[in-house]
Amino acid sequence: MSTTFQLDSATSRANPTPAPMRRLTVPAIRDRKQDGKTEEPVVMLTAYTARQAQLLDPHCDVLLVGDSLGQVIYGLPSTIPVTLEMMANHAAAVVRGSYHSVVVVDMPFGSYEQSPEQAFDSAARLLKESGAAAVKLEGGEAMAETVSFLVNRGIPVMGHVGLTPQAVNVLGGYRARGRSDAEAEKIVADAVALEQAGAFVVVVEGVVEPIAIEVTETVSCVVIGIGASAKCDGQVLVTDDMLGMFERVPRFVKRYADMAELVSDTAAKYAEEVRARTFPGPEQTYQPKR
Ligand SMILES: Nc1nc(=O)c2c([nH]1)NC[C@@H]1CN(c3ccc(C(=O)N[C@@H](CCC(=O)O)C(=O)O)cc3)CN21
Ligand SMILES: CC(C)C(=O)C(=O)O
Repeated sequence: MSTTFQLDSATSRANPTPAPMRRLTVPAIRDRKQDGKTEEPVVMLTAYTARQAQLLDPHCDVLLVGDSLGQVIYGLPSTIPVTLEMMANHAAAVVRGSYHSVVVVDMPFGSYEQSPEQAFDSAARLLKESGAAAVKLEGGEAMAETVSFLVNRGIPVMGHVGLTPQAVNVLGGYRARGRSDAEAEKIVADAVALEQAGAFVVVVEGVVEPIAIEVTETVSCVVIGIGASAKCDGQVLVTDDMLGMFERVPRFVKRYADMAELVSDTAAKYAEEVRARTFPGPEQTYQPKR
């Protein structure tokens, strides 16, 4: 049997990928920043389902299976109740639906904070059950030891500082961060700690622009912004927010489409036709052979 094909773990060993291709890798993302500069910004979007992944994959470098799925898919009030099982299942769907982007999966609240060992167990389970290439976790200095523990044992880690939604109960809401000098210094120190611990990307969320720029210029690894600055090394948004699926979104979201209106208008047309008995029509109806 040829060993030149990349075998997809989700398919049979006798069924190699038809067109030999290679998914982007974590080192390829890391290498996008050279000597403190990123020529081509890193494009990241969230994905939670296989079909969503199929549609986004050709346009992205990284697909993030974010724990925002708690709010977006499950209607939960925050990301706090999200479980490892939910993350593993959605990440597996996203891996099945993509072949180009690096798939990164969020570690949910409570699955990694206790100890590096707990984090390794959780991260290993996520990668084993999904085929994703890396994990993301929230926190800076407090998580540095955990980040290096994971990286040294073969698990690439994306960090996340600034507005960290899993800390909503400590922060008291989802307000932008870095307005006071102390807060600003802490955000930079957190990003530096993650970089030194070996994180390949740091996500900076919901911070005043000068701090986002300072972080981007200070750390050598790729800095991906959300509610941060166009000067970051890359950007991420929650796909459903960008598509206009939600009526209330953070100020940092740009709605590139109005999918909510499209879905609602389409459901209205369907409902009208059902009530008028004009759907199904002849083309959607089976007739016996005669
Ligand atoms: N759909 C969605 N999009 C997100 O960006 C997102 C999630 N869900 N879930 C997890 C976290 C939570 N995030 C949020 C949620 C709300 C605001 C927000 O409404 N911010 C207000 C200010 C809030 C305040 O002043 O208290 C804003 O106007 O931007 C920001 C980030 C970001 N993440
Ligand atoms: C918004 C991004 C960065 C995220 O963490 C999520 O989707 O959960």
